[in-house]
Amino acid sequence: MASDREQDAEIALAMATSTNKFARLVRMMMLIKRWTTGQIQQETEERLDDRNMLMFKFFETIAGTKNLSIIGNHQEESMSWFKWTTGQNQQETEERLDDRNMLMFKFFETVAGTKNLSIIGNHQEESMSWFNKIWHLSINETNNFYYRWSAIVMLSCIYNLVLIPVMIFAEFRQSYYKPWLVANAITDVVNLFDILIQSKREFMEDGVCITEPKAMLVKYFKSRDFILDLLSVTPSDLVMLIFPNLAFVRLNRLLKIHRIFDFMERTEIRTNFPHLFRLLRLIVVCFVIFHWNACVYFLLSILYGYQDSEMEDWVFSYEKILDPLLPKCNNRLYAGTCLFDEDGLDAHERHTYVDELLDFWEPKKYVREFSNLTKKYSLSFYWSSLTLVNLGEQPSPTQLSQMLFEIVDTLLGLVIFAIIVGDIGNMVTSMNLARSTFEEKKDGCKRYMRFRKVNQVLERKVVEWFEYTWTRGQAKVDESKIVEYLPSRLHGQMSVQIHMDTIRKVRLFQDCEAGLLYELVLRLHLQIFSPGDYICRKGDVGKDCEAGLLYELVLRLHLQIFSPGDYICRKGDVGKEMYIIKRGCLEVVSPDGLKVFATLNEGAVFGELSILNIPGNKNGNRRTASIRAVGYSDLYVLTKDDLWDAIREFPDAKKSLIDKGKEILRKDNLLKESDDEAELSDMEIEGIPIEERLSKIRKNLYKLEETINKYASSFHGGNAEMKRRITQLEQRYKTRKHSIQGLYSNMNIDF
Ligand SMILES: Nc1ncnc2c1ncn2[C@@H]1O[C@@H]2COP(=O)(O)O[C@H]2[C@H]1O
Repeated sequence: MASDREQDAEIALAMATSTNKFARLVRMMMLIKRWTTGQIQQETEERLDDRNMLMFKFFETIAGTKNLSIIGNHQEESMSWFKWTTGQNQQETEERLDDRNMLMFKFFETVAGTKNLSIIGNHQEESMSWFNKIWHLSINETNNFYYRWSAIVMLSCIYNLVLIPVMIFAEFRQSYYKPWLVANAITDVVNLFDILIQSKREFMEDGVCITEPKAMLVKYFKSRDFILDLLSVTPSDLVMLIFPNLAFVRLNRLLKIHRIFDFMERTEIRTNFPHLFRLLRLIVVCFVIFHWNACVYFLLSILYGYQDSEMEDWVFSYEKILDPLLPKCNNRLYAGTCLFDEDGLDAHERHTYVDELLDFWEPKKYVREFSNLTKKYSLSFYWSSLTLVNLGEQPSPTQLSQMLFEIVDTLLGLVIFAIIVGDIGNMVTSMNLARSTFEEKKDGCKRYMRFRKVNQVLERKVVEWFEYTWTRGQAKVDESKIVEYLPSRLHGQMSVQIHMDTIRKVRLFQDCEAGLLYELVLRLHLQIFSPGDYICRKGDVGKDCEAGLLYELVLRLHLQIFSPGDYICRKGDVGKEMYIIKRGCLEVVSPDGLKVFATLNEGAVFGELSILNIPGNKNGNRRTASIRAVGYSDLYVLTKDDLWDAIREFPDAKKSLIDKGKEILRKDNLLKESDDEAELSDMEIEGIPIEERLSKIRKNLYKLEETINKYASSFHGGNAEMKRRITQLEQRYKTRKHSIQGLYSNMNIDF
């Protein structure tokens, strides 16, 4: 290695002293090549111990290459984009070796302990060429790169959309022709590059993301977008070499206008400020329409000649924009130095000294002149916007084409005006939708309370509850609606993230591990899976049932808010729900509410004892205590049915829950210990009383009976029909016996 380094130093020195640019370039390339290949070899050598190094050197000699290296995980990490190359290299390496060397190669593979051995030489450089990298590139349209690239394409489209018509203004053409050409070139490069990007876009086929280069290319080439993209980059500008002022030849660039809408759609989905975005979009769309209309107006003015036009003419006229006269004095309030002294003069009789006044101001004024381009564009834009929104009076058109243009503008204006008003109306409505829905509910509730003559204390309490839910943000979203429009799997993942922390704090569920939360037994209704999702995995059921149980429970939780002093449950009531405290403080109190036994805080669970149907519970399914809210309390509620629905599929978890419940009851001396516990019916443990189960079985029996009767009657009907048809056939056979027998006599069929 030392001699290599010396050679490198020599090359570097020669390069520095060389005056010949070409020689310097060639040497520099050599140096880079040596460095890169040398580095790979050095890394390989560093990764081998002495014994393996001996083998490595030995194999280098046999293989007849100096650039042997080991490509293992190390390289894979740094080359995640091109993982495929390692496999390919190995295959190619194997192809380049004869049998004897192959044996050594395999042997060395074993010694070196890597499967990804390959020979890296010029060959790899070839296979890793830029073409290959680009060829295997695939772009997912949902990622940030594509979104940012769409933004660049959108800017280029907007540039063309705005600048193409502006070229009718002669002053603009003269002043900005070169910058315009440069900007055009940049946008054209963007458009060209976009063709490449589009051809690398992944797409979905039968729900599978296709990343195969050829397929992506074919898909793009066959699409309508490709034709539009191709037409939009056609170098129509070349016409301008002959007619430099013919800027409209670039109109084909507008064929990419659909990319603006594409970007807007993506932004609308991504943005956190959709209303603001929609407002901005409306403004941009209006601006572009007004702008084009203004340019067409000025084009008509050119056609009809505007140089000598006057104030009353329909076309543009310089007279319509006057340059303002401004006073030169910096401080006009400072009487004596600047202001005309009107002391002792009657301001109502100014006409008597107006000449004197004009003489005074004549040397003290200057004209603020606007450029012709500014005048032309601003007046045209003003005319355009006033006409399109049907506001303000304009000079009447005098020519047929002017009238036609006005008519089209008026119609277009009506549509635009309606869209603007409608869009803004919608925006305002949806911005206030949450608030107005909330107000509607609150007002409805108030009306109901007044109608039912609810006392004022309770009314006040209800109103305060509404206010609390609004300030806490609870009323701004309708959580139950979210379940309706989200696929159940995504809703499940969201619920896990939102509620899992709380449910983990619950002592009753404390031993349940997280683990494979997302690998769950799926329910029997339509679900949409994302690419890479596992539908099920080997050993799912029973393997981690407690995690599954937590998931099932989390899905069933819903939030309720209680006001201060509210009783959540009272001793002796039949238990139908259990609660988990998300926020707030509650008290376990005596039935009269005077004695406080315990205080429950965030993460505490209560109400579980009466719904678990614990065998031996002295209170049965009755509440063992009363629970009262101290302040506003946010509680997750889990109904008895939901709990039992969830735990039915997890027998181990069910047993452990009941055992924990028993422990709690035992502590409070509320458990009747009994030896004949086994006698307790399984049905009761299942959470449904026997009577209820019996009635369910009876109902199912009725249903079964009905179904059997239906099938029996259809069977009898079918049977009779069959008999009828066989009889019919027999009769026909009897009448045509001879002809049938003659027909089949050749076939030796015995009738
Ligand atoms: N001493 C106590 N300390 C804390 N919580 C209690 C106490 N006694 C009863 N509870 C809870 O209060 C709930 C009342 O309804 P349950 O009997 O269903 O379940 C009860 C327990 O969860």
